Amino acid sequence: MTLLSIKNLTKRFGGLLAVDDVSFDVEQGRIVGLIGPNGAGKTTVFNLITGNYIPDEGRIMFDGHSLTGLKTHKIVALGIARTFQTIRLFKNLTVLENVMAGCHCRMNSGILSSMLRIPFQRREERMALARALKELEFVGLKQHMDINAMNLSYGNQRLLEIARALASNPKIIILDEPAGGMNDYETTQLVLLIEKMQKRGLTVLLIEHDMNLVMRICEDIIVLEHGARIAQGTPAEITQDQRVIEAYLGIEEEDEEDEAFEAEGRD
Ligand SMILES: Nc1ncnc2c1ncn2[C@@H]1O[C@H](COP(=O)(O)OP(=O)(O)OP(=O)(O)O)[C@@H](O)[C@H]1O
Repeated sequence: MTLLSIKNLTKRFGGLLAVDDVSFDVEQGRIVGLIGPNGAGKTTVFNLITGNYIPDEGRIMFDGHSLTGLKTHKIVALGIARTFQTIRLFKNLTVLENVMAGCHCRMNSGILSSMLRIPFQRREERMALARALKELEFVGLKQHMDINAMNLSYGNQRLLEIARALASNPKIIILDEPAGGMNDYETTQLVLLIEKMQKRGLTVLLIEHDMNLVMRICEDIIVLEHGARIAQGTPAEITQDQRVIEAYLGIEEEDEEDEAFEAEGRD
């Protein structure tokens, strides 16, 4: 079943065509990668899905709903959660409080009931706490729940962002460079976590420059270049695709070679 369907999506910033007539479907329960060179339009696609940007053309359907014109909080309530390329945590809150903030979009209590602390609101708060603890346990951070979020290691801060996204009880989680800045051990833990999310029935859409991670866990990969979709397929198909090799994978190999030369002091 198709969970997320993107049709002819286009976004311009002034004269720049950041997303150019992009279409793709994400099937329910799959792990899908969106890859491409820097500036290819990947994050812009994410921002269009999550309502941070409004498309110039095209439409996005999610679980039977059109997302066109919906505000971000409505999109979250439909079951779309995301993390950001740059970590965005509440600096002065504890680990637990950060995750509880993610539960908030699912709560129905208004300001008045919050102030009066009526039983309904207290029940919602208890449920939010239970949910936050469950997600902290899921990502492996429960033992750190009382410390300030900024005192977590960088890798754990990324996991905390995932826990907060999961706390909104999404159907799909959208991860923007989740392995960015992680060491090898943290990346391996992240791979296991993403697999665990899939086992629990979640659909995962991710942007990632770490090709080992992408090829290891993504079942379907969409490749963007200059805003346009240039390929879609399994990891095996994508690694054989001549256009992808030229546009992206090949360049990366060259970059690595350059780096190796530089490291050895050659030119
Ligand atoms: N708010 C904005 N205003 C103007 N230009 C933007 C804006 N957001 C993105 N762009 C431009 O749109 C293009 C696509 O950017 P985007 O961040 O989507 O690329 P990306 O594929 O995610 O890149 P990276 O891998 O480096 O994160 C880039 O040229 C970028 O400079």
